[in-house]
Parts: sequence; structure tokens; C-alpha cells
Amino acid sequence: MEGGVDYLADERKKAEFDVQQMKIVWAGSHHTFEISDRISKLVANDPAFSKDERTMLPRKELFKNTLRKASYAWKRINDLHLSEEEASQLRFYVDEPAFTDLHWGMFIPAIKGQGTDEQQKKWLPLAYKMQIIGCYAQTELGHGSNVQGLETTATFDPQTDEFVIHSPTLTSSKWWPGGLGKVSTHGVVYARLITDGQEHGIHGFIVQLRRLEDHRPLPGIIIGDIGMKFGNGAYNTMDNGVLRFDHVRIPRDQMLMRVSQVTRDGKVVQSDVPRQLVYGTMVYVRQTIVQDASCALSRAVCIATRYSAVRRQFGSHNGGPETQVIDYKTQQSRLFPLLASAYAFRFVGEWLKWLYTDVTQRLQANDFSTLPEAHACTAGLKSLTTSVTADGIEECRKLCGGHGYLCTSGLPELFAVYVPACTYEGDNIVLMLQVARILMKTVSQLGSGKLPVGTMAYMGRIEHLLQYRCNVQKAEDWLNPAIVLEAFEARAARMSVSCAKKLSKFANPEEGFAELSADLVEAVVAHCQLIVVSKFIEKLQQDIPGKGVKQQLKVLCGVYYLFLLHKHQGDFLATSCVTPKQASLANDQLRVLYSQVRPNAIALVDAFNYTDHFLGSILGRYDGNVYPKLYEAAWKDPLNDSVVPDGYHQYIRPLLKQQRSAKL
Ligand SMILES: CC(C)(COP(=O)(O)OP(=O)(O)OC[C@H]1O[C@@H](n2cnc3c(N)ncnc32)[C@H](O)[C@@H]1OP(=O)(O)O)[C@@H](O)C(=O)NCCC(=O)NCCSC(=O)CCCC(=O)O
Ligand SMILES: Cc1cc2nc3c(=O)[nH]c(=O)nc-3n(C[C@H](O)[C@H](O)[C@H](O)COP(=O)(O)OP(=O)(O)OC[C@H]3O[C@@H](n4cnc5c(N)ncnc54)[C@H](O)[C@@H]3O)c2cc1C
Repeated sequence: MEGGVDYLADERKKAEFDVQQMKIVWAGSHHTFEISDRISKLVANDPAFSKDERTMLPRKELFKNTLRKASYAWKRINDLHLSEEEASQLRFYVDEPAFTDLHWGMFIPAIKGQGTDEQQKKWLPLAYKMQIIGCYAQTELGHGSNVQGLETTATFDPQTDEFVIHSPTLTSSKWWPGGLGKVSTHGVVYARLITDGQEHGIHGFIVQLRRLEDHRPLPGIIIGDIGMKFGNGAYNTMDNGVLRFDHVRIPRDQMLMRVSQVTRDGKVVQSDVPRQLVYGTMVYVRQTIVQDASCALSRAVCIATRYSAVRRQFGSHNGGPETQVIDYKTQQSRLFPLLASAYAFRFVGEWLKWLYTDVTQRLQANDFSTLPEAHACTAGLKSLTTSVTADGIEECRKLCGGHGYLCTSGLPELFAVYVPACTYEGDNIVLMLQVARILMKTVSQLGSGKLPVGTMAYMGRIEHLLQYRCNVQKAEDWLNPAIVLEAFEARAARMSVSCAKKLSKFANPEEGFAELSADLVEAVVAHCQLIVVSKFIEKLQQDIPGKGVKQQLKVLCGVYYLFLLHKHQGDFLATSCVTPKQASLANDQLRVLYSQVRPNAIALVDAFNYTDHFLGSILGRYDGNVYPKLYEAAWKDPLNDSVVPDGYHQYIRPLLKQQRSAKL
């Protein structure tokens, strides 16, 4: 803090709850708070992890800098003997997309999830020690969403007991995998399995790509980076790559064989494990993406909230201070729902992590019954939370007015790094349509006596939900969680049933599905919002210690669901789940809640416990000392290195001269 002055001190004094306890709720436990607090400070205080000039570096320098940071991070992890949890927190707080994300986040999980015990024993120790570096090479130039459409082939050669990996067309070139372009020595490569002239679908193969001695590509392999991406700095620290194979041979035991095995004589044997487990790594990563959404959104919200308390515009009386922009109701109605969404996503992410852990334990015991639920929840929530977060970051930029557009606000880079989350790991619409299929299947089975389970269980009360009438009579009735849950359940159920009815009129269900896909996506959004609302309400049923903490969370939960109700009034009214009068009462209550958030707003973002290093934003500085720091930063721009710019003699001077002579 400059001179120890805290320009937000008065705001902090307004807090009506125990911020330290809220930090623990946000982190998930005392244990995770302690680790994230300690590691974030360790990173923030180490000049080697500084990110000051990232948005100004040319690509080559930027990338080399990322390599330096990743290798230094690895050294620190080893020197300090950090646990796996601490190490992953360290990588998180370094806050720079890098090949290590894919190595730890996809390559290792793919081997763990799809490799046999023997394969895990062979490859994982090498990967854990980073003696090999891996990527996840699935997407191709021609196909990303349609995994069944991938063209790379893996043909078994019984003569040599090898697979021949080949890229038969230009569109079969692997295209996008992170870490592939310049770093990875190995990849889990997804390819069409062919034995004895027969195709057996898409499988994963461990393929060495570069020599360990000098990092050159192995014979038959063409490899490179796919080029600059959106934004300055941002995701350009990552070497998303292109890869082509010309009949590259790998031993048979490098096919990941937990789902299917290829025997020595080329027979394909299916194990008891469902085929969908080939898609298992994506389920894992989608679950982590939901958790990351709350981080990215909370970060943007933290910046916009602090700056909104610092920024003053209009409304001075008798020479007094102008109004803090956070006091404008319009600012609150844009900002506070995002603040509430950040908390909501945190809790749904926590729950999804639990669900995923539970599914993984069941899979290990050969119980595959909850896999469809895991797929539906991860796909749906990944889509919902990333879309809201990407839009939310952009909204936070606008909430910061002109200064939000400066790179030093941190928001442009945050947006550029975050927005591909709507596309990678499954395009959001494509994933919503996956959930739509599962929803429609659930509705179609309702008559058969098969009771839906998990997050679809509410559909089991379909008769009741179709007859439901909301009995809200006054604004405060909207604070009753039971009333709210029923309204959200009825809305989601009715939208799904309406789609199912329309679908049943089509002779060809696939044609119907395609025709109605936009309506189906809306039904899926309603279903996913219900999940988030219900998990927030469940969280409030837990014992939450700390003065005023639970009360604040209740207010935020109310803001979250009433904002959704207001925004999607059309759905609620069209399905007759609420009357226009009740919708209006919901909005009245929402305004009351905004006033309750206001005095706590700064403390609620302080509870994220982000360091200034992690936020990377002058507007979001903890001490609120925005103007001097913005002024100071401007002078550091390379354009200000000289008073007269390069190019003056060549371009500006002749121009001015010409105008002068024209006047004369
Ligand atoms: C869209 C689909 C799901 C369609 O696949 P399909 O085989 O045509 O599927 P279908 O016939 O509709 O379904 C067959 C069946 O498979 C189920 N299923 C589908 N996906 C999963 C899953 N993940 N787990 C468990 N089950 C799954 C479906 O529900 C179907 O089940 P059913 O037969 O109806 O019981 C799939 O191809 C897909 O997931 N596409 C998205 C591709 C993707 O996510 N790529 C990620 C690449 S890696 C990446 O982007 C890295 C990000 C970078 C970073 O994190 O930094
Ligand atoms: C930054 C980044 C990092 C990535 N990292 C990796 C990686 O490490 N490894 C890897 O293998 N891949 C990676 N990818 C690739 C990524 O997974 C794919 O781009 C993603 O799955 C989307 O597929 P696509 O590009 O084929 O989109 P497309 O499917 O071509 O989407 C184009 C448009 O078509 C629409 N569309 C497509 N199908 C349908 C349908 N059935 N119904 C309705 N609409 C449809 C989509 O909604 C979208 O609007 C990365 C991508 C990015 C941007």
C-alpha cells in the first residue's frame, strides 16, 4: 500500500460480517485457505513471477518468458518439496497459460483414466517427474466437436506388433492442442483404430513426438505452432500446435487399453468398461473448468467492485464529493448479480468436484451407473458457467468505463484468456445439446415407471410440477427457498415437456431434434440454472460459522435467483410458473437485496483473498490507489520512451510541412 493509505478503508468498515470466516467459506476449508493464502503470497512476493510487461512482449519473447516461469515454478515446487495440492496452487497463482496446464491437466488424467494399471505404472512416474512432457492431441483441422469424425488413423500391423499412426488428409492434421506446438515430447493422440481392415472407433494412443536428446521431431512427424491468438499476451503464452503423421510406428502397448484392448493377433476385445470412458478426460476437465469459472468471474468482479467504490461521477452537493459510481442503482443491478454468480459458481463447482470424485470411485469399483449424470452435469454446467463468466468479464470492463479498456485494468487480458473456455473442452452449444438429449430421454421415460435420479430427480414429480401454482403474495415471499426452488423446477420441467411434446410430432426424431435445437438449448439453460440455484440453497443449509457470514450468503443467493427470475421473466411467464404481479414483486425484492449488498460489497470481494499480483489490475488494487498508479503506468509504455516518436521525420514532419506550405 502506498504510504500505508487505504483509500477503501471506509468501505471496509461498513462490512456487516466476519471477512476472515468468509475467506474460509470461499476457499472451501481452513486447509485450502491456508494453502492458497500461503502460496499466492509466495508467488506474489517473488519478482521472477512478475507479469508487468506481459501484454507488451512480442510473441517469441512472451513464449520464452513463459518457459522461464514454468521451469522456475518447477524448481520452486521441488526445492520447497510442495505437495501435489500446493504445486497446483502455485501453477494457478503464476497465472499464465502454459504447456504445463495440459501436461498436468489432460495428459496425466488421460493416462490415469484410460490406461491399464501396467500402462499407468510405466508412464505416470515419467510424467510426474516431467521427464516427459505431454499434451492432449484430439482436435483436428477438420473436426473438433465431432470426435467420431476424426480422421487420423491407427492401423495395427500384426507383422511387427505395432500401430501405424497416419494423417491421411490435410484436415486430419491435429490442430489446437496446447503444449504441442513447441514443447511436448509426447501426446495422447486420438485416432481411428483399424485392425484387419476394420474400423473400431476413436481411441487414445501415447505417441512420442520429439527426441528426448535434442527436442527434434521424430521421423515422420511434422509439428509447429498454429499462430497468434486473440488479445495481447493472453493465451499467446501457449503453444497451441499443429501435428501431422506420416506412417509413424508405435508399439502395440501404447494404445490406452482400459476400455478396449488389441491382442497380439489384432483382435479387439471390449472390457466391461463403457465405451464412453474414452471421453472421460473431457468429463474431468469440464468439472475443473466449472471451478475455474468462479475464479475468473470473481477476479473481474473484484476489480469492478473496488473501482466502482473509488470512481466518482456527478452528484456533488455544495462542493462535497461526487457520487461513488457503485451507488448508482444501474451499476448495482449490473455488478451485484455477477458478484452473486461468482459465489454461486463457487458452490456448484465444489459440489461438482464431489460428484466427480464419487463417480471416479464408483468407476474404479466397476459401477458405471452415474456416468451419464456426470456427463450431463459437467457438460451443462461447463457451458452455463463459462458463458456467464465470459460475458461477465466483458460487463465488468464496461462497468469500469474508459479505464476498463486499458490493459493495466487487467480486464482485456482476463477476457482474452478466458473467452476460449466457451469453445474448448466442448463448444457450449454442442454440449448443451448433449444435455438436451439426456433431458429428452428422461422425459420420454417418465411414463415407464423409471424414476429419474440425481439432478434430474425433480422430473419424477412431473405431474405436480405441471399443475404447480406459485403462491407468492408479497415481495418477501421470494426469500423463501422452498418457493423459489419449486418455481425454478416447474419452469425447467415445463420447458422440457413442451420440447418433448413438439418433438413427438416429428416422424423422424433426429429431424425434430435439429429443428427444435434452439428451444432445447433454452430448456437446458433452465435446467442448469436450477442446479446452480439448488446447490446454493443446499449450501445455506450447512452449518456456516462466523458473524453475519450466512446472512450475507443468503442475500447473495437471493440476488442470484431473483436476478435470473427477472432476466428470464419471459420463460417464467410463458410457462405460467409466475404471474406478472409475482414477477414484479420479485424485482421489488431484488432491489431491496441490492441495498443490502451495497455496504458489504468491498468486503465480499476481499473475501476472495486475491493478491494484487494475481489480480494484475490497477483499478482493482487492494488499497484503491488508482489514479497515481494509472498515471505512473502510462509513462512506462514503450511509446513514451522518447518524447518525439520514431517515425516523426518520416511521416509526421512531411505532413505538417505540406499543410504549412498549402496555407502559405
Ligand atoms: C459432442 C460429443 C459428446 C458427441 O460425441 P458422439 O460420440 O457423437 O456422441 P453421441 O452419439 O451424441 O453420444 C454417445 C453416447 O455417449 C455419451 N457421452 C458423450 N460424451 C460423453 C462423455 N464425455 N462422458 C460420458 N458419456 C458421454 C452420450 O450421452 C451418449 O450416451 P447414450 O448412448 O445416449 O447413452 C463429443 O464428441 C464431444 O465431447 N465433443 C466435444 C469435443 C471436446 O470437448 N474436445 C475437447 C478437446 S481438448 C481441449 O479443448 C483442451 C482445452 C484446453 C484447456 O483446458 O486449456
Ligand atoms: C484456446 C484453445 C485451446 C484448445 N486446446 C485443445 C487441446 O489442448 N487439445 C485438443 O484436442 N483440442 C483443443 N482445442 C480445440 C477445442 O476443443 C475445439 O475447438 C472445440 O471442441 C470446438 O470444436 P470446433 O473447433 O470443431 O468447433 P465447431 O464444432 O466447428 O464449431 C463451430 C460452430 O458450429 C456450431 N456447431 C457445431 N456442431 C453443431 C451441432 N451439432 N449443432 C449445432 N451447432 C453446432 C458450434 O456451436 C459453433 O458455433 C482448443 C481450442 C482452443 C480455442
